[in-house]
Amino acid sequence: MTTTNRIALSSDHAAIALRQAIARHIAAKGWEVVDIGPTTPESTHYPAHGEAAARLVASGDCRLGIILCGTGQGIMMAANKVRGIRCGVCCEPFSARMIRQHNDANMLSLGARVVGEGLALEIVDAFLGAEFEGGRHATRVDMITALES
Ligand SMILES: O=C(CO)[C@H](O)[C@H](O)COP(=O)(O)O
Repeated sequence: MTTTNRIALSSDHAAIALRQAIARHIAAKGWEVVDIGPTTPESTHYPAHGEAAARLVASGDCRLGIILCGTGQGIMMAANKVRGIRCGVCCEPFSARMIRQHNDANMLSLGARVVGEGLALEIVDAFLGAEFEGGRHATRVDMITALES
């Protein structure tokens, strides 16, 4: 199984429509989308959804992950508790590009009550279009990883 093209998606109830729009958008660009829901609008708990997507990324089943809740903050906090996950909330494309280039982020978090669909898709494109630069940044990312032990 190759993880090169697989991307995990999850959200809570606050972000279902935006998550589904992102799923369509990135699938059209050739990503294999592993959308683990939810699909129904009942109120749910973002830590469980953040953890589920994070485990897919941490295990290597997916290369990257995109998670969403109302603000993007709570689900990001949950995902970052999973060993090996580096997830940032982004509200604009510059930060989304930089968390890949400098921080080797493997997950992006978005707030569906913060950004509209058009901006969200630009943020996603910036995140997916960037690569880790390594070099001095690798030293710093290694220091983040060391905090896990
Ligand atoms: O943004 C979030 C967490 O950071 C959640 O989506 C938000 O707290 C859910 O709120 P509610 O239960 O009122 O819909």
